[in-house]
Amino acid sequence: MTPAARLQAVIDLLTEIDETPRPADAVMSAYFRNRRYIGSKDRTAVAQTAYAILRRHARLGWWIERGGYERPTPRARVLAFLLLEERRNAGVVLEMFSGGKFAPARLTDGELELVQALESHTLDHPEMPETVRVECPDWAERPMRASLGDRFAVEMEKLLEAAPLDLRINPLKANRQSAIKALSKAQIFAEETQWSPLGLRVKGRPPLGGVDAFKDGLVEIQDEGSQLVALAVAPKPGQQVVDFCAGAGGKTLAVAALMKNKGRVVACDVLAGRLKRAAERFRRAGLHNIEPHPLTSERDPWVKRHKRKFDRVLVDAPCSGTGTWRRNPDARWRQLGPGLEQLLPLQANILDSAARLVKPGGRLVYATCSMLHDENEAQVEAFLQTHTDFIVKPVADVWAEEEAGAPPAEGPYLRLTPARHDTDGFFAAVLERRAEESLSEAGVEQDEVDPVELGKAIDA
Ligand SMILES: C[S@@+](CC[C@H](N)C(=O)[O-])C[C@H]1O[C@@H](n2cnc3c(N)ncnc32)[C@H](O)[C@@H]1O
Repeated sequence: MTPAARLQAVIDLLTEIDETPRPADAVMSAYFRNRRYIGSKDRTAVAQTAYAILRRHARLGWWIERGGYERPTPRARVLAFLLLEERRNAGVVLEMFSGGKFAPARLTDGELELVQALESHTLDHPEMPETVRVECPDWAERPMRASLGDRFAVEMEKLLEAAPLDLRINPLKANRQSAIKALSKAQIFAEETQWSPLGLRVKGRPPLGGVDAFKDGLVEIQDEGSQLVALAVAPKPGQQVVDFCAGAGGKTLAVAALMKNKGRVVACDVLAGRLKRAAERFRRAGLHNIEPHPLTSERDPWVKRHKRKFDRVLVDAPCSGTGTWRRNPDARWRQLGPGLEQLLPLQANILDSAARLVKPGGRLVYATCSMLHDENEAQVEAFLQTHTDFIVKPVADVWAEEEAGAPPAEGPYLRLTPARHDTDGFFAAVLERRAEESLSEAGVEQDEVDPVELGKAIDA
């Protein structure tokens, strides 16, 4: 592809992303799948430019508006990117927008004016508001500031970077050193992660699909933060575990592997299709102790039938995903899932229902990939108010029991942030159900107090 043809592909791709209510990475995969004639070098170049533009969405939009252009169309964003970020001069830009075969159409009068207005500027500008500079959408500013305090700018800046590529070794098939060796045979170089004892951080972003260590299930792609959430579950071989919001099974895999294939992990989710896809990953990893179980909702009758049956219940709740913005730069601008007003009650309902599955002495682990207090600490505090038979088990205690070294904990919770831990933003709280006999432990749950059962409980 010529440089101009690559630019046209970027414009087409950005247009599809704007018009398709699906995450940008899914749109990109489909775009390239439907255009197999685009070679791998061109594909990488086009995807990189498109991602670079998505990461600069607010700043490019601010300049486009300042340049007097009507709206931030894909073409206007590409023009602004070439001028402000790549520092191309107007002559080069005009040459690329030649209208020739495969090249972008010639510039309109309005676009020409925009080029003149933006030429010789850089992306940063002293008059640019902070929220634009750090790419914070309006809806997230208040909760992000409230949650991050004086770390707002530094965390938001870190969220603008591309995430590193992390792998989790499958302890059934490899240890970190043997996995590093296997990967290096495919010219993939990795080193041990700082916090997760199962993690490797890869140098660069090499494609892994064809690599034996990956195909043979020695390693799985998983952010170090996500690995730490699985470690916070601290499951033991032989235990009964539920992953209540298992989704594509990332944490289920880690939990099941920690159990050395012994015991049982029930992988639940309301999206049966996701669980089906996850089953393929479970097979590749050689894990036989996972049982997918689709739910109709968090109140599925299965929950009641299995109350107090499980040693560990992980709730990796649906959330704003603010901790994963490095990975999904478009997510902050495109509300593709439910908003906070729907997520907050849903998280509380899921937590409340999943808690019923936990046996006395067992643990409920509530986790999100959010950095917002309302979705994290506030949910846990509200839960503890109404579930007095649960207490917080400090993450430092869990790490000490697991001999996992120093935990990246702050207070009793796991609170990971990109700037401090170089992981995605994650939160996890470990809540233990009291083991001692009391009224509520004797078979009566707070949400279903029945006078007959209550009598039996008192007798018992
Ligand atoms: C953060 S994602 C889980 C990611 C997954 N644990 C992983 O590590 O790959 C949240 C999941 O919760 C699921 N979910 C949404 N509403 C739910 C509900 N009411 N009950 C159970 N799961 C639900 C979503 O379908 C989604 O897969």
